[in-house]
Amino acid sequence: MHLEQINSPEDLKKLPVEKLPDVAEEIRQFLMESLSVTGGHLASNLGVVELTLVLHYLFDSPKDQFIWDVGHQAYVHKLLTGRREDFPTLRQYQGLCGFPKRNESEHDVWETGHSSTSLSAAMGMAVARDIKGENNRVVPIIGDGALTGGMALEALNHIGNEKRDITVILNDNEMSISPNVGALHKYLGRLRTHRHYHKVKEEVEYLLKKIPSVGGTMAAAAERVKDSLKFLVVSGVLFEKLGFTYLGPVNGHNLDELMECLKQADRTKGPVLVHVVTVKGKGYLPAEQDAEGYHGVGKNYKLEANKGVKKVTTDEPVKYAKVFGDSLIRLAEEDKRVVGITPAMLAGSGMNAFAQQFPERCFDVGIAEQHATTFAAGLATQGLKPVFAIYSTFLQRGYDQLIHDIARQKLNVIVAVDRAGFVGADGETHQGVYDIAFMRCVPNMVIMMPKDENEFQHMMYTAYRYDDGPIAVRFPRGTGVGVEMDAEWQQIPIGKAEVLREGRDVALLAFGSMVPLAMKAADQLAREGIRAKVVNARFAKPVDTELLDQLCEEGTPIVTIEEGSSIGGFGSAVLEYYAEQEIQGMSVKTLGVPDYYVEHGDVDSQRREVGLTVEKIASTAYAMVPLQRRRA
Ligand SMILES: Cc1ncc(C[n+]2csc(CCOP(=O)(O)OP(=O)(O)O)c2C)c(N)n1
Ligand SMILES: CC(=O)[C@@H](O)[C@H](O)COP(=O)(O)O
Ligand SMILES: [Mg+2]
Repeated sequence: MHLEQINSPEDLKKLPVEKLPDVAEEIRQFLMESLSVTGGHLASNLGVVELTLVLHYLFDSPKDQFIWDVGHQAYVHKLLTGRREDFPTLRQYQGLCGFPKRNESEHDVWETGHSSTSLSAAMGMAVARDIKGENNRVVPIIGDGALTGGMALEALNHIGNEKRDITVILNDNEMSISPNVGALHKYLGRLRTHRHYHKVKEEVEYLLKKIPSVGGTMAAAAERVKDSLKFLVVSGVLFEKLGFTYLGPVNGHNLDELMECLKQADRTKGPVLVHVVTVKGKGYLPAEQDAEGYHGVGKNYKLEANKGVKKVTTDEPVKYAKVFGDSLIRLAEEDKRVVGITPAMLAGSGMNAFAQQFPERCFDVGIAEQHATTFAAGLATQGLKPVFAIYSTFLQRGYDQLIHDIARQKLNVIVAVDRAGFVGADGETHQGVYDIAFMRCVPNMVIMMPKDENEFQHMMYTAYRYDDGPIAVRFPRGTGVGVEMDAEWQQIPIGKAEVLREGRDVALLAFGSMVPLAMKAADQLAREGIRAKVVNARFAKPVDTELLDQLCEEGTPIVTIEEGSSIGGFGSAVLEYYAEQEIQGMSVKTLGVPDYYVEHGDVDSQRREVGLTVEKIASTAYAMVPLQRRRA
């Protein structure tokens, strides 16, 4: 077992190169066994085993800087840089991060999680290197999916123009999470399928040069033919016109070819783009055949002896993403104006069935959130009803477009904000905890969140019926609470909260996913003689001012609870309202996510860490009840 002896790239380099295939096999087996317990991004990592081995074998991390785009495919890098023994804690609370993490290792020179940042960061590092007069390599590794991100294209434009030494590795496996999309993807496909062109080219040159005397001239002529052919059809002309030397396509699972190509890249001055062709899920047939399904595997996968992981389904409550997808289908069946948009999260957003049923009204635009946001705006100007499905964390990428294009023009776009709140194992780069704050300050926005999966479908319908500008319905990752789903849709009055339980001693105003916790806290308070009113807030904008006025008249202290940033969130809206009304003495406590990044782990641990627990809600409320109201 070589892998057990490898605790650093130096250990790897001590191995004879002919041992690398064995190490690759050991790594694959390790990944499948370890991830069948912890879960994680299996297919992407199986696809970069040879690539990562060759990078660490040839180059000198951390002096040479590897920048992993998205970073979900950096497990092999972590295995080779001293973290093998931490893998049982992968993506768990206070365990190994599922993405590069600078405080984990000096080999993690750049933190990722969101796509398409590697090239910009690489350019920053290369310019800094040159200004400091250093000579290390800068090597961003970007996937074909990530390359569709606008930032990546902005960086290519800058890098190609500046001509600094950067070796861009394009890991092209034809997949994003779903099959990759777009014109760039098709272009790469042409390059991939003409791989034999490069073989023919080398053979022709070799043969011509063997012909005595005339051969040299003919080889030069052939060179010109080769260049025109290459230029015309199959070379990386797009990248070359942007100022890169294009090398490849090279088989990303052939260690010798990879070695040769990367050595050639290393000898080449200026920006180089190495087009590496890989198979997502390589080495485990089910993942090769269903790379989308095995992009991310959960803890509930069981390792089948020698066959890797197998899906095990459980009878959990319905997933919010499923309710979203079903609601989208139902709306589309009723109204031809309804179209669905996703920036590369078709499966995650529960839209596969919708895409099957309405292929002409379903748009996966690739990892292109800025474009997706304004694309939705364009559709709305023409009277269509765009349903824009986007994870809370990825909406951060389309923020200017949300303000400038959708809200400012008061366009009827339904913004379905998925993964709102803590997301668990993906951790700090993916927490959906800022959207309440960053949307609330945008004029014309309406923001709502359901207390459960049944109210979610009613909010989808409410959003569809709303036609006075953009409306956001946010919903959590994972499953609902297991309530019955109504057969008929109901329209919810905009800005109207729902009183779930009466009480005059204290009011718990819970937003969305926090309602079940508030109900349990009220039970706990009742056992202590405190009668707590529980309110399903439903709206963070506009807030239910009638209810706030009533609570003020009653003199009932308020605890607001939200799984989002306390700064600028729903609780802030309540405080702002009372401040604007110049109401003195109103007692309000806000419970939410504090002003720091909550790392990876399970959602319960993350909630516990920040005090979003039944106990904390109850104790906070208890302390606010005036002594005379506390019963013995
Ligand atoms: C800004 C942003 N949008 C969406 C995602 C979700 N996401 C994670 S990995 C991925 C696909 C990446 O495809 P590629 O770069 O080709 O990597 P591969 O998994 O194929 O190795 C997507 C869409 C993200 N991490 N960041
Ligand atoms: C790496 C990445 O950004 C995606 O794979 C993300 O982890 C998907 O999140 P969900 O598992 O919540 O769909
Ligand atoms: Mg890919």
